[in-house]
Amino acid sequence: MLTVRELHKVYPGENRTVEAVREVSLEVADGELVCLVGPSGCGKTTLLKCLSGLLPPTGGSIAVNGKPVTGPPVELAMVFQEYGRSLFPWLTVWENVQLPLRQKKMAKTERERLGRLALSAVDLAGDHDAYPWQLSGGMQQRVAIARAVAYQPRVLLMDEPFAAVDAQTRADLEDLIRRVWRDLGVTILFVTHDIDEAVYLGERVIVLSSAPTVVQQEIPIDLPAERDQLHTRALPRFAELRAEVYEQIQKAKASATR
Ligand SMILES: Nc1ncnc2c1ncn2[C@@H]1O[C@H](COP(=O)(O)OP(=O)(O)OP(=O)(O)O)[C@@H](O)[C@H]1O
Repeated sequence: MLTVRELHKVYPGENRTVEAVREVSLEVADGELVCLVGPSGCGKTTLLKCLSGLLPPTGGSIAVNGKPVTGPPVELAMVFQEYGRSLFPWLTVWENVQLPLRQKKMAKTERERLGRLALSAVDLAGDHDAYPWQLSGGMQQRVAIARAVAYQPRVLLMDEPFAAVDAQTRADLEDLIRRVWRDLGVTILFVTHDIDEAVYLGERVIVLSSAPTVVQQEIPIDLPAERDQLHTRALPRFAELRAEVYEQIQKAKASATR
């Protein structure tokens, strides 16, 4: 579903040229949930922006569902960390969720059906008429997730979507993502700083090296498909996988400082 081949990205500048991504190749299969981790500043956001067609690569190629990416692909939705800036404050929850569906020129009845389904999936069925600024941070992020889900993307890119919410809300949102992923069969690429989160959520974890980035290691997550915060995190295998990812990130940091 997602194919990245030898992606290279340089930010040119008059006084500062940054080679953010040296050479990244990766694949995400249809219906897979893959987490991407790496040291701070290693180019995770740059990679997602190239995948979503928001930023042109300097070299290499990207394809979504077999089609080369030259602009934002229609089958893709993105959820950002900064929910406060991604929702329109002058639109209600309902209108925020409806907007991309209108742009897709979807019939009104279908739009409304998908909007209702998505908002009840994130437990916001009773908040249609609220404005984003009347909601808590976790609720706003759930609106952003509902908006992305209602759009029925084949691929969901998530860039540290839970970094700005409290730990309890974060755990709830993690479970929400696993549920949405399993119910809808959507392909998810999820960027996070949090090693535990990557292991808990992913079917596979890709560890990136420090900038200029390459893929340092891919770790399959062989935990049971049914996961829950209490039991999964207490499994000995969870601790082993966590240690493996941690070790790889330490290696990535060490190679950057050498
Ligand atoms: N618009 C830009 N212009 C110039 N350089 C940039 C730009 N955006 C990012 N960079 C540089 O590219 C490198 C990778 O940045 P990026 O934001 O992709 O990393 P990241 O892994 O997402 O970081 P973090 O984990 O801290 O969120 C950094 O050195 C950054 O300074």
